[in-house]
Amino acid sequence: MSLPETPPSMELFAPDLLAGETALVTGGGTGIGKELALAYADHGANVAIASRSMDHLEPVAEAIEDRGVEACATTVDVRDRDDVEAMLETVLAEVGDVSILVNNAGANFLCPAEELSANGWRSVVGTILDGTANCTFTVGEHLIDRGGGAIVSMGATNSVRGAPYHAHSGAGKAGVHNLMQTVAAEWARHGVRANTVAPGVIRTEGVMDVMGETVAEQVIDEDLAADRLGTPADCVPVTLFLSSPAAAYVTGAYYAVDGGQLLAPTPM
Ligand SMILES: CCCCCCCCC/C=C/C(=O)SCCNC(=O)CCNC(=O)[C@H](O)C(C)(C)COP(=O)(O)OP(=O)(O)OC[C@H]1O[C@@H](n2cnc3c(N)ncnc32)[C@H](O)[C@@H]1OP(=O)(O)O
Ligand SMILES: NC(=O)C1=CN([C@@H]2O[C@H](COP(=O)(O)OP(=O)(O)OC[C@H]3O[C@@H](n4cnc5c(N)ncnc54)[C@H](OP(=O)(O)O)[C@@H]3O)[C@@H](O)[C@H]2O)C=CC1
Repeated sequence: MSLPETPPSMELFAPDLLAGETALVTGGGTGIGKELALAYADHGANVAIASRSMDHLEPVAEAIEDRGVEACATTVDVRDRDDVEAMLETVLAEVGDVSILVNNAGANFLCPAEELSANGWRSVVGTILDGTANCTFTVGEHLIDRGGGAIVSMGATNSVRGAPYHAHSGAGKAGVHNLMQTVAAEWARHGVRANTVAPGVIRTEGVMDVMGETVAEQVIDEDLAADRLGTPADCVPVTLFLSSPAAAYVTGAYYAVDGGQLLAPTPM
């Protein structure tokens, strides 16, 4: 038997949990980021989404507005600090005061460590770690100026116990967790909290392109107590919680959403 599905967040949290907040979700047009962006809107927050391609951002922005809140979709390459600063200017001009940052933009491919080119390493570590740092420092300064806010970064379980065939992703995600702990320590005095959510293996188009169905089946059989892959919906409740006043005393924490992937395999 598999672990059950996560219920829709509207069955778990008050509809006005985040009323009056504005969330900025990088990579908010696809996969986990899209699910999070729609959930923030469901719970009353205005939502800005940003990534390189407007093609998938626009329909999500329309779906956000359909929920009765304000939306902003803007392009950004998180690897470029100037671009990130321009993104924040656009978001502040279009939907106002950002109070929640979700560092969700990510990249990965499977490749043996000894075959990884310098540019391959840079493109993934640049997106995951430089991108998270660029957004955290840029938006963080705004959060400090406004007197508080919440940052949630998507880590990954691959940062905890080594990452065969994704050395770049594992190292980058380990850096993300450490960065969240550092800014959590520095910025608590400004009312800013920073936490990491570490998905295990979540069925999104992005990860299935990386992994394929055959490897997915192997992962379920050998690696997952839950006996199923995760879904983007599984990542929603803990992220909403960390963004909300319910987590007022939670900072620098690391929450795996992994169906038990990090547990030792059962011997029988
Ligand atoms: C086991 C259990 C699993 C389990 C798996 C579980 C995973 C959990 C952890 C995390 C999961 C995720 O993040 S899932 C999210 C996945 N989503 C995405 O990746 C979406 C975004 N992806 C991208 O934008 C692209 O795929 C990516 C390559 C990363 C960046 O694109 P860019 O346009 O910036 O870069 P490109 O010019 O295409 O490529 C840059 C360099 O990378 C190299 N490169 C690109 N793909 C390559 C590949 N498959 N193998 C080798 N090298 C590759 C190119 O050759 C270039 O190097 P040179 O030739 O030397 O110039
Ligand atoms: N799915 C999984 O199993 C796991 C996912 N994660 C993490 O969760 C997050 C979401 O993953 P998932 O939904 O599967 O991934 P997706 O591939 O669906 O999404 C990645 C998103 O990041 C955006 N993005 C990629 N590169 C950049 C860039 N340079 N600048 C701005 N935006 C960028 C993409 O948009 P665009 O192409 O428009 O730029 C896309 O919307 C990522 O951080 C990922 O590492 C962690 C562990 C497991």
